[in-house]
Amino acid sequence: MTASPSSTPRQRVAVAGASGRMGHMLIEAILNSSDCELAAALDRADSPAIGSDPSAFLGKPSGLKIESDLRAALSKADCLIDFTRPEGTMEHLTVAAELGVKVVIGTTGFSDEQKAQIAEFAKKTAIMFSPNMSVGVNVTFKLLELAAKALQQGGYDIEIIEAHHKHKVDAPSGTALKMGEVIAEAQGTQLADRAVYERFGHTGERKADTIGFATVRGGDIVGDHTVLFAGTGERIEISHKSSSRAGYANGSLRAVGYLADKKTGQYDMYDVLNLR
Ligand SMILES: NC(=O)C1=CN([C@@H]2O[C@H](COP(=O)(O)OP(=O)(O)OC[C@H]3O[C@@H](n4cnc5c(N)ncnc54)[C@H](OP(=O)(O)O)[C@@H]3O)[C@@H](O)[C@H]2O)C=CC1
Ligand SMILES: O=C(O)C1=N[C@H](C(=O)O)C[C@H](O)C1
Repeated sequence: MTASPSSTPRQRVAVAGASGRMGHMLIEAILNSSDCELAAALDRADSPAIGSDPSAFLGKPSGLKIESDLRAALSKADCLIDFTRPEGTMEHLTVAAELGVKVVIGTTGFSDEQKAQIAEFAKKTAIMFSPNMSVGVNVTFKLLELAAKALQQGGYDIEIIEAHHKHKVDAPSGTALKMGEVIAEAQGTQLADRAVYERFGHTGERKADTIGFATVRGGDIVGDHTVLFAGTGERIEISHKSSSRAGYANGSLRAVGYLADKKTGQYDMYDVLNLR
């Protein structure tokens, strides 16, 4: 029996931050995918990578060159995957929205104002925005919803502990913050009213109903997240640990496929994985 052709046309994908840690993972995943093709690879104008082949690091040249001309790169693409920094993503979104190019945003560390601007851009083009593209982490969000509801009345203290590599520039991680939001929302509250991001010196006793965050940075830790529900005489820990960035890249490509027939709107991985 011959395989039926996919109903979604092959997506032409541009990658921003092409020589970054995620840029490399994404380029490898795209080159191994039959659902999309690498249309363009972007880096900053002053990057030493400009002009080099984006897949040279794999020993498999793609024939493309890493470029810095955003408009030229996006005009060759259906979708941009962006794992850079908030200021870069906002700049990329301006042009993508104007050209109607869809955007998968993996970058973390946005301000509330930037998040509001992303929602505005989603009125002009389709945007996937998630601090963690891995299937496992998104299933973990769902488990946290359940635990937060079931444990709401039991006096359980909630602490979120995350660990990442020494190069990470934002803290707490976007995933840890999202975990806090998921828990607070499941309990009918707002994270902003409950979050404790720092403790030092004579802090006094822990305040009931707060959600504490602890950040670890070191070596090459890919990404660990644990949520602790500490009760009296027992504690529950819900953990996810990434040992490779491949899960983030594979999730991003599923997101590209999900956006393929969308013109506008803001989505997250719950939409892709049918978890809402
Ligand atoms: N949603 C998810 O599933 C995941 C999200 N992330 C997030 O993705 C982002 C990138 O992570 P990672 O790949 O480890 O980071 P890297 O620092 O390895 O790569 C970032 C890339 O973006 C480029 N860049 C930096 N600033 C700008 C800018 N202003 N404009 C354009 N390009 C820029 C860098 O170029 P240069 O080297 O020249 O500065 C580099 O190529 C982070 O925010 C991280 O938290 C990471 C993993 C998973
Ligand atoms: O910077 C990283 O590496 C990661 N960043 C994301 C985050 O801030 O949550 C996702 C993942 O944990 C890896």
